[in-house]
Amino acid sequence: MAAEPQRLDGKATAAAIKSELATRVAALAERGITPGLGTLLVGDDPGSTWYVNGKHADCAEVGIASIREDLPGDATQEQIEAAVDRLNADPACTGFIVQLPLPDGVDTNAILERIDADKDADGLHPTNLGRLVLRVAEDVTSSLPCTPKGIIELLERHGISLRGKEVVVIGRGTTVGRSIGLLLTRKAVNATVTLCHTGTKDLAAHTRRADVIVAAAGVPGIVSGDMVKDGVVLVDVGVSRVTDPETGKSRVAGDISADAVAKSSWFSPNPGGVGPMTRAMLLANVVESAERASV
Ligand SMILES: Nc1nc2c(c(=O)[nH]1)N[C@@H](CN(C=O)c1ccc(C(=O)N[C@@H](CCC(=O)O)C(=O)O)cc1)CN2
Repeated sequence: MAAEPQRLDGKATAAAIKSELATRVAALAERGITPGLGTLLVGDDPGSTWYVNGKHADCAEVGIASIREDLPGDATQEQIEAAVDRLNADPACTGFIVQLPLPDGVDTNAILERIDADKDADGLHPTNLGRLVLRVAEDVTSSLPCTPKGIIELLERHGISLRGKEVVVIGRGTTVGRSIGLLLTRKAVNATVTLCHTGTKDLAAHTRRADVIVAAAGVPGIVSGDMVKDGVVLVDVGVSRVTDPETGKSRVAGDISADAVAKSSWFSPNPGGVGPMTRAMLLANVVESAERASV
């Protein structure tokens, strides 16, 4: 009989990482260095507001200063670009993020490209993504995208090696799907990656071969039990808001169904898996870049 699926506990792992980071921030403080994270939020979407508030609470917890730029939902492209320029110029802000998604009609790529690549705490600036493309074997000394970095850290801290594994990624968004393959195929990790998306013809044919599935499609239950092999490792990144038919309350639903989890060896729950790791990796990026700048 197969062993019980084990939980990849993102909450506990993120808490351990935050405590390690607090020690490193204290060491920087002794040398007179205070890392500062800036956030730029446009509009009042409740999810994005919650994420940004969480980033500031995390900073306070580990001793990182934080700077906030909040703009109304009808802010123009020029006003958003001016806010990016302010964060680029602010010496107290050593790294910053633009909370995504931006409102419809905003040229997101132009905003991301305007960030000073050295202050890009999200690792989503084209220069930093380009460094990942170019440096397969060498160390990458710029910020890495937070969710992919958090997924790898979550697996490694649970003793799961990705070396030689078949990883199937579902979803091609900027923050996870398109960038995670760049991290997983680096020589230090050495996984084999298949990127699936809404244009993939036979998703199950890919997922059935996978040792690890990273589901970031935002489609509740897109990965079901008949689509996975026994012992698979499941990482659920999908975030959809659904109304629970029993309670009538809104809750987060992931991409992976319970019958798939039942066949897994390890699974990251959603919520409580990758989300807290994303938050912890943002702090790690800010601390690492302050440490790099201080030598
Ligand atoms: N500039 C960025 N924008 C966005 C990113 C990003 O990394 N950079 N990722 C997501 C949002 N996000 C952080 O910004 C994020 C998402 C989820 C969580 C989280 O901890 N989720 C909880 C559940 C929360 C709930 O109940 O709603 C969990 O998984 O346990 C943190 C951060 C898109 N935008």
